[in-house]
Amino acid sequence: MNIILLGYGKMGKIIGEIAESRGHQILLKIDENNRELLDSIDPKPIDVAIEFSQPEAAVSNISWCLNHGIPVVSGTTGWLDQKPQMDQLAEEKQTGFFYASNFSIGVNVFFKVNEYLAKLMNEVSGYEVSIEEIHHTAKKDAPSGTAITLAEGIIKNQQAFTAWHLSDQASENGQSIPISSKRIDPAPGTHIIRYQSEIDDIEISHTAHSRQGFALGAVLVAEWLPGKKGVLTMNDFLSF
Ligand SMILES: NC(=O)C1=CN([C@@H]2O[C@H](COP(=O)(O)OP(=O)(O)OC[C@H]3O[C@@H](n4cnc5c(N)ncnc54)[C@H](OP(=O)(O)O)[C@@H]3O)[C@@H](O)[C@H]2O)C=CC1
Ligand SMILES: O=C(O)C1=N[C@H](C(=O)O)C[C@H](O)C1
Repeated sequence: MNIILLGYGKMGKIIGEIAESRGHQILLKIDENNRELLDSIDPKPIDVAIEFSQPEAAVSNISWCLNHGIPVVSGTTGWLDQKPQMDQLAEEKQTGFFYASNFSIGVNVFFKVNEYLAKLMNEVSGYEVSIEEIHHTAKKDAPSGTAITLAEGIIKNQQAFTAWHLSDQASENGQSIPISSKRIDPAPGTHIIRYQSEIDDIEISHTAHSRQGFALGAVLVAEWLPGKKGVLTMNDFLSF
């Protein structure tokens, strides 16, 4: 396949290496300094774009792809308030748009475990839930996109919650899950869910040892996406 990389930082570089090792060609690597190349490139040979840039760049990168009919896999976090517009554009253009807050297969198993635990904990009282995420100090957004997905998984399965908030900020109501964000190098990404009571604590966690799992997941999705139309998610891609 012919791939373009929108964002060529820590993630873009590993994604490029994995894609080439699987026999794909990287036609273009776009970072903040060479964005003007998008104005002159011929979109026809491009099979798929993989977008891991930064919160302020995601919408223009994804729009460029969808407006040129190029399927796009996006892992950039911190811009989700504008996702409905991108979903609408993907439907209008009948072009595949795949966003995931985390492309690691292990994290997607963890998402399911989180939802199952939340369902069980909905039936018992006396526990306080909280989420902790730990990432490297270069991370621009907080909380992590993965922590937001975990909070949404709890909200979906527990009547007591309607929202989440950063634990160092005031919560607007008592129905909100606190998320604490820690920045410690070189943490690639750790997420912990805690249910704490006076009697005992229940804790589940996922710890990434490197960025390899995120990058491989994004390449696997990029191999799967071409030919599909509209908005797709990990639930469409995974068989569990
Ligand atoms: N969904 C997932 O599984 C994962 C998501 N992420 C997310 O992916 C994103 C990227 O992470 P990471 O690679 O670590 O970050 P980096 O900061 O290492 O890389 C970001 C890259 O984006 C480039 N960039 C900045 N502006 C633009 C633009 N307008 N168009 C194209 N590229 C641009 C930067 O260019 P320059 O170098 O010139 O500044 C840099 O190459 C983050 O939002 C992160 O949260 C990360 C890991 C996993
Ligand atoms: O910025 C990162 O590094 C990561 N970002 C994603 C997120 O915000 O959840 C995924 C992963 O945890 C690494």
